[in-house]
Amino acid sequence: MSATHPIIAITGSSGAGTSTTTLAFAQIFRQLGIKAAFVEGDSFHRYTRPEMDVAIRKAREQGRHISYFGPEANDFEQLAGFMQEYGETGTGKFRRYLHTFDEAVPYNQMPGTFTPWQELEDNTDLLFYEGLHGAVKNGETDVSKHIDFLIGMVPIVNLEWIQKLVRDTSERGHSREAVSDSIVRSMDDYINFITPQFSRTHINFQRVPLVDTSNPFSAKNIPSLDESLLVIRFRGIKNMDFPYLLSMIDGAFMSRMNTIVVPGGKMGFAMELILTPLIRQLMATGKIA
Ligand SMILES: Nc1ncnc2c1ncn2[C@@H]1O[C@H](COP(=O)(O)OP(=O)(O)OP(=O)(O)O)[C@@H](O)[C@H]1O
Ligand SMILES: O=C(CO)[C@H](O)[C@H](O)COP(=O)(O)O
Repeated sequence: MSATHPIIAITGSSGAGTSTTTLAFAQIFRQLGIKAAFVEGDSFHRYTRPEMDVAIRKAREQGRHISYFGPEANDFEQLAGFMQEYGETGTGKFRRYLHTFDEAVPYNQMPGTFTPWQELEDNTDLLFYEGLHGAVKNGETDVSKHIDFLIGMVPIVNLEWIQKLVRDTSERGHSREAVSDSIVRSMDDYINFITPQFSRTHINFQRVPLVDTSNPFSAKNIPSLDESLLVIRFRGIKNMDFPYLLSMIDGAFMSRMNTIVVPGGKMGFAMELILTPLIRQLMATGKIA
């Protein structure tokens, strides 16, 4: 935790929408005049795509599974060390995992490889992490304790799978079978390392579709925002002004004492209304609670 160099993390499974939501944060940072360092969780994968293919095959031969959700394929210690360093000094090294040709070509590299490690820009006001493991814990390693504001992006699982399937087949060049296989292979790590994080977050945003997603593996497109509701759950944040939110967001209602539901189409507006004062408070006091 750091008042001088605060860290915000948005955490979600693969396909949850953390990259998409980063745009909303970038907009808030611009409005508040905050210079943020942006880091993607995929930087901390251990393997390139070809190396991961080999690791998956080897694990399978040994009757085991390895997935992008677990510690075998991600360096949690390095991620925790990176967070600690930024919190203490505002510095740190990052790299990018290039998923697509569009991302890779400017670096003259292949998809599924990493850019070289590089230093974060100097004099940033905060660090923004988006990825799989912003609130992960494994034994002695605890990434969550270094984060000042933790947010979960968690569509219900059928929607998450549809988002992953559509994105991975249309943008990342994977077959439907390969994506289904990776979902099956990731299930143990999903339960052990991904879902527990959402009990450590300050806010979870859970998109719930209002259209039939019973067979996510046959879906051709992603239910739209207007075809969904957004369930927003708060933990440990004092003085959240729910009456204000209800008066500002048309169609919003409370489903529990700490939970507000808003129409999906209001997602961006709701995020801006909720997050802007909290980020302002984080910058002023180093805390949001
Ligand atoms: N609120 C939303 N409404 C409609 N589509 C969405 C929404 N959020 C995400 N998507 C779509 O879902 C897919 C996955 O989103 P995104 O790439 O942001 O996920 P991610 O969490 O960054 O995944 P990964 O960690 O695997 O990169 C994308 O095609 C994106 O356009
Ligand atoms: O998004 C992911 C995890 O967050 C991907 O599953 C992981 O980064 C591997 O990517 P690719 O399938 O493009 O090699």
